[in-house]
Amino acid sequence: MQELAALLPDQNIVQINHSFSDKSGTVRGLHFQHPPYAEYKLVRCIAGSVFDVIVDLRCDSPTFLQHVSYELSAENNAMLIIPPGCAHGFQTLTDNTALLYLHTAYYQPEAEDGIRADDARLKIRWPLPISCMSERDQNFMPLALNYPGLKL
Ligand SMILES: Cc1cn([C@H]2C[C@H](O)[C@@H](COP(=O)(O)OP(=O)(O)O[C@H]3O[C@@H](C)C(=O)[C@@H](O)[C@H]3O)O2)c(=O)[nH]c1=O
Repeated sequence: MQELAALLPDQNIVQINHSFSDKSGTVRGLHFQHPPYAEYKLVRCIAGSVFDVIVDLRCDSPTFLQHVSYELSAENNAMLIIPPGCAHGFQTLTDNTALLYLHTAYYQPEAEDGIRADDARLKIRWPLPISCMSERDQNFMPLALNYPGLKL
């Protein structure tokens, strides 16, 4: 627990979420909360496996609009820490996949937002054809050319 505290200075876990997807190829995201509700998220896959993506939306970051991806699985026990100001999404690589999230801010529907997982500017190479995406995720707008990013 002290190791975790060192990685999350002055933060408390206030919410735990559980997500389940029955179909392989499902994409969820890319989600984030606007300041002042920007949060750390700790993500772990507890059943099946996912291709997990973090996109940097921090306007003053040298990696603005770049992304990283990792495979998380129930076998590799990896856990990702997603920093405030970054969007998060994943694609399930197996049927019946479950993720566990620890959050440092409460869910705030009015602060919740997202960008399209297939936005051409992000150049994310999802490993599988997208088999399922929520209506909300399909309705996110592509990034504007002058997208300013998030100021934390
Ligand atoms: C995240 C969340 C959603 N909800 C509600 C809102 C909505 O009606 C329903 C489903 O929510 P969503 O459509 O956001 O579910 P989902 O698409 O699974 O959202 C998740 O996607 C991944 C990529 C993340 O990073 C998570 O933090 C979360 O945003 O649950 C809550 O009541 N509390 C919560 O904490």
